[in-house]
Amino acid sequence: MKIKKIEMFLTKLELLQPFRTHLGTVSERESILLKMTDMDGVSGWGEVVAFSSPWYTEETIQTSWHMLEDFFIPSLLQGQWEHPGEIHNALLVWKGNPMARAGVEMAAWDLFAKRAGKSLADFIGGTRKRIDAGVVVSVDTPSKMIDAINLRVKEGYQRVKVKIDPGHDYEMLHAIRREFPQLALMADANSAYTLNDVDRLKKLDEFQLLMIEQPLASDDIIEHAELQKALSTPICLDESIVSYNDAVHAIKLGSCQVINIKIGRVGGLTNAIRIHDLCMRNGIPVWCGGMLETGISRSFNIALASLPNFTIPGDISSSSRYWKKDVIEPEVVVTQGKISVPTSPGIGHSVNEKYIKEISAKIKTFQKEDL
Ligand SMILES: O=C(O)CCC(=O)C1=CC=C[C@@H](O)[C@@H]1C(=O)O
Ligand SMILES: [Mg+2]
Repeated sequence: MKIKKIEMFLTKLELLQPFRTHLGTVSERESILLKMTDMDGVSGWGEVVAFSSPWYTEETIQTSWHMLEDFFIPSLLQGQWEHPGEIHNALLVWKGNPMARAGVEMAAWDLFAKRAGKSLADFIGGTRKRIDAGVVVSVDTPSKMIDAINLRVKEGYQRVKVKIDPGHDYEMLHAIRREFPQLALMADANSAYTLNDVDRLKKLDEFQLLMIEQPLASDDIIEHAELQKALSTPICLDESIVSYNDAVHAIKLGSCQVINIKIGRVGGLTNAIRIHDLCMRNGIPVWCGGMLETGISRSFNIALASLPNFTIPGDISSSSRYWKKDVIEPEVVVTQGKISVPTSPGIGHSVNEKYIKEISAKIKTFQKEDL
């Protein structure tokens, strides 16, 4: 397959509810959407999930645009490709920038699945026809938390994730457990704690959480292993796992009992599948994390979560949880706590290109003859 052109769209969408963590609040979501078209006119779509500022990882929308414009895209327009794994390998000549490289590698996966006439889920070996939907509840005051969780439970979500930090943990979780004693509940700390907080974190064991996500530093694997020995609550790693080798090391050291896989954070769908398979071989369950993304990346998350070792509901919620209007049609909907895995070719949704152009601050088209 030869690539005829790659188009990049720098889009901006207003989140229906601002997304709050102790690290900051996201209310306007910039994204880079990519459209890869082959010589036969078949197109695949991908999405860069980096944020506008480096609060979650070191990447930003700007660094991603630079890496794609100046390195990744020009090199891919030169090649002849027979599988998305080849696209993944070709980009290994450059270091880092996992979310930027994932964006264009995802477009290749969608394109190749469409060329094969297969849904993305089938193309990667998915086994589920429906996946369990989970949701993150992040509110600005604890008093709103109970009502916000009530709403999502009524909508059928099978797992609720809340954000914790040393100022908002025991009392908040105690209040939630009093209202929802049986709820499948987990907490994401986004590195808000240190090993000095072991006793504080041990107290949270009483709440029977599914897991505590990323309690310690975002680049740590060693201290999480020490903390896991002290807790009965499973530790889940998110930010610490940015590569296949990170997952190998975390499993070897016992740093976690669960891994949150995000296609962008680990550098693409090829790596996400490899980490899934590694975790399955080692008895480590995984779930698919979210990045406040548009329906393009969410449709990848749904396909990924159809793989057998995704046994825990992920941060995969309906389009309407985030957007007044999503960029895909039909939008992602949650029915009785589940999301149907699309069966039509590729990501299984059509992409509203007219709307994408309306919400784009910048658009650039790359074709071989222009290089
Ligand atoms: O996309 C969703 O619904 C959840 C997003 C989410 O929880 C996160 C996205 C990015 C950074 C974090 O705040 C958090 C996470 O750590 O998983
Ligand atoms: Mg997280």
